[in-house]
Amino acid sequence: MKLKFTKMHGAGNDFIVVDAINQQVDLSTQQWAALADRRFGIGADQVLVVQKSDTEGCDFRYRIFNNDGGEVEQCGNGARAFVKFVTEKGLTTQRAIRVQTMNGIIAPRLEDDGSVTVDMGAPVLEPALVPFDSAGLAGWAEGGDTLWPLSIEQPGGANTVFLSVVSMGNPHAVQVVDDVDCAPVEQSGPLIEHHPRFPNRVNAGFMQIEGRHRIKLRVYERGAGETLACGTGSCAAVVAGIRRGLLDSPVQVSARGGELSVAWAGIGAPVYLTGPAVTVFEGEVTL
Ligand SMILES: N[C@H](CCC[C@H](N)C(=O)O)C(=O)O
Repeated sequence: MKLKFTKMHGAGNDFIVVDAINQQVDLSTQQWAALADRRFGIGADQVLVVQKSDTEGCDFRYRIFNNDGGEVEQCGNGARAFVKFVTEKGLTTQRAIRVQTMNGIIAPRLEDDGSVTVDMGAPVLEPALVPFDSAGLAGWAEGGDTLWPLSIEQPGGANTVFLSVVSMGNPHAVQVVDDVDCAPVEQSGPLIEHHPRFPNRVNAGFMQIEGRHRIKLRVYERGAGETLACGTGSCAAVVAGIRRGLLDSPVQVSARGGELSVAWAGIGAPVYLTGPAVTVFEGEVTL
């Protein structure tokens, strides 16, 4: 079986994008992981599968599979690549579209300068809905946010990190660090991702505050490891920083792979994510 794909990225977070409208696509978790494998496959952080929507008022549906093959609820950088893909492939002539995802509907819009702005929906801050098991933890409010102390067992012994827990449809645990370049992302990231208090695992964000409108961010992503940028992670970090009284909207997010911009008007309001989407090459793979 041959499968046509397009390789894309959003600020270095890279994707294999597959048109499942004009070709028959029905792969197993193992097959998605094999395509995303950096050595034995094409290589990508996530695979995005574009389908027709069966939901009233939606133009498309898209499914998101992490590098480990697991299907997930949301992908901010992927939503931008998705819009560029359906536009370049002539699958739509609209510049604003409504897209059904595993976690609800998002509304991305292609801007005149080629960037894409996505209405990512409103964040969820209730721990149980992230989901995060806060039972027995003595969290405390800082500003409008609750910080949760979590003990992380590391080779040198246990240490406690202080996390904001936010869902953008997918789960995020964000901590403030003095210097992202020195933060123990590779060591602590997987320990947070797999911590038993996150029943669906979690994306671990490390945020350095550079000013009221600017952060540097690294994210150890669930199912993918550290990526060069994380769209939903950027949204979660900005929401956490605003709730803690450390940031004011809009916020420029400097990731290792490029710049994103996040705006949020507060509880109940949607988070808007803006950034680049780049097509790298077209390909065909034999399965
Ligand atoms: N690893 C994430 C999915 C991809 C999110 C990220 N690539 C983004 O741009 O939001 C998760 O398991 O929830």
